[in-house]
Amino acid sequence: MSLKEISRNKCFGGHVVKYEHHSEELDCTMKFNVFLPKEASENKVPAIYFLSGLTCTEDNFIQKSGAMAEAAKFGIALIAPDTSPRGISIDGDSDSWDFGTGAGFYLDATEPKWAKHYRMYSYIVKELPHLVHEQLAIDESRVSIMGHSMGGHGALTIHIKHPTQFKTASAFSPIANPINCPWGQKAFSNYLGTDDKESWKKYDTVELLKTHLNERLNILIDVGTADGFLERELLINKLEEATKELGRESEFKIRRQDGYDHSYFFISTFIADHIKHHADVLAAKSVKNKN
Ligand SMILES: N[C@@H](CCC(=O)N[C@@H](CSC=O)C(=O)NCC(=O)O)C(=O)O
Repeated sequence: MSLKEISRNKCFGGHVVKYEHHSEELDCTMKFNVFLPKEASENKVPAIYFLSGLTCTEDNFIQKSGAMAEAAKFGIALIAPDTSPRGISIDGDSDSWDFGTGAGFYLDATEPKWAKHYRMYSYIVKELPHLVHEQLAIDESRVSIMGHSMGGHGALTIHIKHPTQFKTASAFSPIANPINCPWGQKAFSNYLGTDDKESWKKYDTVELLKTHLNERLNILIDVGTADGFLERELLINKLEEATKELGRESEFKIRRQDGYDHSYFFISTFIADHIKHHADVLAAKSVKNKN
């Protein structure tokens, strides 16, 4: 399946390109944005996938995070997918902002009503990398993943399950223990059903830490102390407790940033630290960027 370019803007010496394609996994037309640094015109470059949060499209991160300035310094590509299947209509998919459209939760639904289209896990882990790495100048041996909120949950769970494919992860304000918070319970009960709640655990960072013990992780997490979702939805304290109980504290750098909220103002403040974290792991050296 070929990618159709629908817009291109020069940015920090490279380009932000929006692509459209048919997704076999999601059975619909999808869009995503890529920042290709100028180095990509000559060589394959390392890349960071960014998974966005509830209500987002492929545009929020690219337009609001300020990440391209930082990625350009290291010659790193950024890949920003959408957050759910689009252009389809399923009864109940638009009733609330935290479920359905814009809220795919990076899982493969098993409930028949949702299972045909809501396969964001397979889309992010398999289909999108296959398309992107085949058709763009991306070095697939140097790829990592980051995300925000629902996308932070996606980035952490996908990295823990695929540490070889995605070499590291970082997250802003991730939903760390979705099986125990209202957003996660609403999504998982609808997409995965309530008969087998054990199946929910394969999409829960706290639970995955208990079962995926072989890989030593190196994950950066930032969360704002003034984040209105911190106590009820993100449950970062549950993640901290689990890392302590499992003796895995050293695998996580969890920073509570004083007075910051859940917004992209917070993300843009600390994005440079996150890009640096990924650049270190992906061995992307700082380059002089003459725009
Ligand atoms: N509409 C909601 C707020 C929704 C919201 O805050 N979405 C966040 C992600 S939340 C977790 O996944 C977001 O990134 N929004 C996009 C943006 O550009 O800010 C409400 O009314 O509270």
